Amino acid sequence: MTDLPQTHKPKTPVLDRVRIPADMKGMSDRELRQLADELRSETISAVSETGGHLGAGLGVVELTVAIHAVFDTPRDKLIWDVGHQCYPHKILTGRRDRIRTLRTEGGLSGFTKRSESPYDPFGAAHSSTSISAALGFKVAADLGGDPGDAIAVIGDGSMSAGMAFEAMNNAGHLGKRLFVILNDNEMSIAPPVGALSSYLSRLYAGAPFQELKAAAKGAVSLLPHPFQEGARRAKEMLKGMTVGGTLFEELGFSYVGPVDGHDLDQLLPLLRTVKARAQGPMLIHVMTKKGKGYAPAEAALDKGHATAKFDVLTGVQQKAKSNAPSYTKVFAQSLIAEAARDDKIVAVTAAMPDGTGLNLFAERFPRRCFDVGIAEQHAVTFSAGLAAGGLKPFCAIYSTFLQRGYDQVVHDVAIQRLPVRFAIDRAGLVGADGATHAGSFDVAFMANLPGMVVMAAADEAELVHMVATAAAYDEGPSAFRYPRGDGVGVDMPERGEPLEIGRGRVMREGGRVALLSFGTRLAEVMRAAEGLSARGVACTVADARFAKPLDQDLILQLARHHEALICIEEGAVGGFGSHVAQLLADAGVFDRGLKFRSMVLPDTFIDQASPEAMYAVAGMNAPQIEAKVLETLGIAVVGLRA
Ligand SMILES: Cc1ncc(C[n+]2csc(CCOP(=O)(O)OP(=O)(O)O)c2C)c(N)n1
Ligand SMILES: CC(=O)[C@@H](O)[C@H](O)COP(=O)(O)O
Ligand SMILES: [Mg+2]
Repeated sequence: MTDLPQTHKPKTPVLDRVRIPADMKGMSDRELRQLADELRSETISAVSETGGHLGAGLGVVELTVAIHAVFDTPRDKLIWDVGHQCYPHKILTGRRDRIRTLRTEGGLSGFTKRSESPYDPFGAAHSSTSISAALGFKVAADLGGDPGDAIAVIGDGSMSAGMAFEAMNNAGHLGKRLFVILNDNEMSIAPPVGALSSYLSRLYAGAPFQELKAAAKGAVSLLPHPFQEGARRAKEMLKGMTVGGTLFEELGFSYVGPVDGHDLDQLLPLLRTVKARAQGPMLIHVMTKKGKGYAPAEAALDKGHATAKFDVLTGVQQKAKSNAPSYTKVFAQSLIAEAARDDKIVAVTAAMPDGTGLNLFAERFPRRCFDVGIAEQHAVTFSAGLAAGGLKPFCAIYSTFLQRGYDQVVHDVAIQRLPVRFAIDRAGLVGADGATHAGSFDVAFMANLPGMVVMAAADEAELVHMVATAAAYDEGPSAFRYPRGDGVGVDMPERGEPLEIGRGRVMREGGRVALLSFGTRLAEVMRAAEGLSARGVACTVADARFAKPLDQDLILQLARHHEALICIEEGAVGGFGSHVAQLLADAGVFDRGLKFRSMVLPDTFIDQASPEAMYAVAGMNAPQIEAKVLETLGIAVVGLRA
């Protein structure tokens, strides 16, 4: 443990007795209530040191205690959807001693991860996968695989995604015993949107758990035998819950709820009862508060969804100061500027208005901005429809989440040559969220599509021009990518100027080696070029700007007039460098002896660390680029460290 001021170190006598959930088994309900309080304090204390996802975890403290107290994890498979709420779970499942390493290099992941613990039976970080995975476990158990119950805990935001309904559809049909706990905090990262969200609110409003009334048939079959201390209470509660006629019941689930997810006097007997009696799939509707129990989180607009390190007493976060604007903000402001001139421009986000900067766009153009909820596939096809209908949609999605909408990109956008503009944020390595959130693959999966224009901004000024380029380009689909975090501090243009499609630019000229950068590694490439020229190796540096269409003239010129050509990009193999290699091979340039290397992300999933450290692992910082050039030329590499 680190040296926190005494005030930040909660006293945790009951929690201190729990190393793994088995240690909770003999505890009374009163002790479990105290355990929950201590777990909440410990979570706040840990996240104040590490930063990370706070609000969702605070909202499920009681639920975490109740599930582990009642079920037999890890034999029973507890699957947290997204996994951003799993810190209290990690504390109770043998990882308390490392909880203050969350999201740091070599530390605990910020999400559930199979390699980390048997209590994480299924890894996550992208939403809405839990019901499918839980159903898979259950079917495997029934067919002689790993035994145990399967419990999916899924938030109201994640429940709106197609995958969740695909899983419910299948689970309702199979009829297997399966627990889906709907953790309804009436929040996504932003306030939730859509008809499902309204439906859940109506369910809640229709049967407030404070007024337990109206016995219902479906619940009666679940009622317990005389069942120790909680049985009477469970019976009362189940009698009063809304059952019959809910959407979930129509899909083949028994429905119980809504129940107060912060009241262990309700949760414990309810879970004990359903564990003893449930037969088929069951949806347990639990109402919680995001950020529960920590005033600064409860008061935050995102209910404390994610935080930097903070002072526990004041809630004040330690945010790094920067002189440059974030890429996200530059994108949003540029799009607003374009949209002010062109009323056909509209914007689409899949539940990430703040993360993509489209909250700013929505403030300015509320009728032209669409938050479709966690529904990337729909976001893409909806954008395709908008384009087919004559609008100019900018579909802003993080690189990693666009993966979920790939068939829609191919089938609905690219094949129909519809001018959807993909604004691909969080391109490249993102840091603390780790491998699940790395934007590694978009260049490879976008640039292989016929007719797709693919750009990468080298700095924030370039991003302004790429937004203008996408706005002006109406012949087919286009995409531009940019990273998480702040720009490099270059002078900003007054307004964006559309770039010539498929034209790169030369940044400096030198005779022996050509460095061809695609994206924001350009700054490192320029530094490497400085270092190389100090060693007497003169370099040309070019910024490709486009992975598709390639600037063939520029690339062939570079290849013909240099001894070596090195490509660098923040993406996996199969992207920009592969396209350049194909061009050079087709043009017969290799036959004439060009030394060619393509620096891409390594063929591994890189765990969380700072982005700089991750790029060092990837071998893409300036000294490593220098080393690559020297090796390529056959010059001994001395005195270079990542
Ligand atoms: C496929 C996908 N899209 C977007 C996200 C980003 N994201 C992470 S958590 C979250 C909100 C989830 O809301 P909910 O399931 O209600 O959980 P809560 O945070 O409210 O507990 C979003 C949009 C994601 N992880 N995965
Ligand atoms: C859990 C999740 O998917 C998001 O909360 C994500 O961590 C946000 O990432 P940014 O901080 O880059 O917006
Ligand atoms: Mg929610």
